[in-house]
Amino acid sequence: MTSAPAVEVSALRKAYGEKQAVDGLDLVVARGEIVAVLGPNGAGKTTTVEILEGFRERDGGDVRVLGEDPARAGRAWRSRLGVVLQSTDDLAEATVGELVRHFARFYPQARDADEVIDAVGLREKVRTRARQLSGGQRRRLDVALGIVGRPELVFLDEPTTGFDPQARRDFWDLVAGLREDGTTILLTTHYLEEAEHLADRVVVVNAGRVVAQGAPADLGGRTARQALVRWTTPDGPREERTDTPTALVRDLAGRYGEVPGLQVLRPTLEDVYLSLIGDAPATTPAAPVEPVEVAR
Ligand SMILES: Nc1ncnc2c1ncn2[C@@H]1O[C@H](COP(=O)(O)OP(=O)(O)OP(=O)(O)O)[C@@H](O)[C@H]1O
Repeated sequence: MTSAPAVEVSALRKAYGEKQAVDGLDLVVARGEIVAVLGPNGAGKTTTVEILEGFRERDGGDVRVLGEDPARAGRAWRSRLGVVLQSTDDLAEATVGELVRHFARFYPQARDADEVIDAVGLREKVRTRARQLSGGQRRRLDVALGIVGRPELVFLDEPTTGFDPQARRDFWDLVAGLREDGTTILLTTHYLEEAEHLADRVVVVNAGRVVAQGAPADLGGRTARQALVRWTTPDGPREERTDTPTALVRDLAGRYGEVPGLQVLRPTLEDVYLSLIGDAPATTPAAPVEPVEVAR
């Protein structure tokens, strides 16, 4: 096992006709890391992932995935990857059990097919044909097929689209299990909560390039940004932006005892994300992080 990154991308470019879908994208994913790629529709996420998977040719830039150039890598390389595409409709006549067992046979160190079926919550559907599954169940089957080969690196393109909330939680548990096994995961998602829950690092892509990246809590300097402290006085609501909310709260508590209407607010990941992709101002914290206990 090498300590070289699982994925190294520099200055990646890809155009479809006039449309520059990927426009100088740089990305490194360390071994064992879980990275979530966020970005609006059309940002270039799927194109990038497909290039990394070796399914799409690039126009320019350097790409290394598990040490090889996907444009030239062969079968042995592919067997070390787990790929979950946005949707697959082939093999719809086969049952869940048949498909997972069939895919497992391609890999030298495949996971146990039944364990994988259990892990994605499809035990009761093992004899159901793929075409008879609901959208969310179909997606779970895609995930099962992506991980059954015990890949070193898994690409998950919008893995939980169409999942109900419980299925999404179950999927998160599944990813936690993959993390325990040391699997490197690169996923794209439109669910900020998912990125926040799963990812060691979030990479925000807009117009074909990376516009920000960092741990979910630090993205865009979120932790460094000022908190907004709000409280109510007999003269009406008050608010103050501060780098030291604890000191301000202590001061307020000294003055008022129990501080009426006290809130300490910081920008959420969603606020930061929207500001990065240009849909909202970055400076308005929107939601309380945690209730603040005031010392008496
Ligand atoms: N096969 C194609 N032919 C022509 N244009 C394409 C093709 N695939 C993608 N595009 C265009 O390239 C841009 C990037 O698309 P891509 O699918 O990579 O974005 P994305 O970030 O994955 O979007 P989404 O969140 O909607 O999945 C878009 O403008 C899209 O319309």
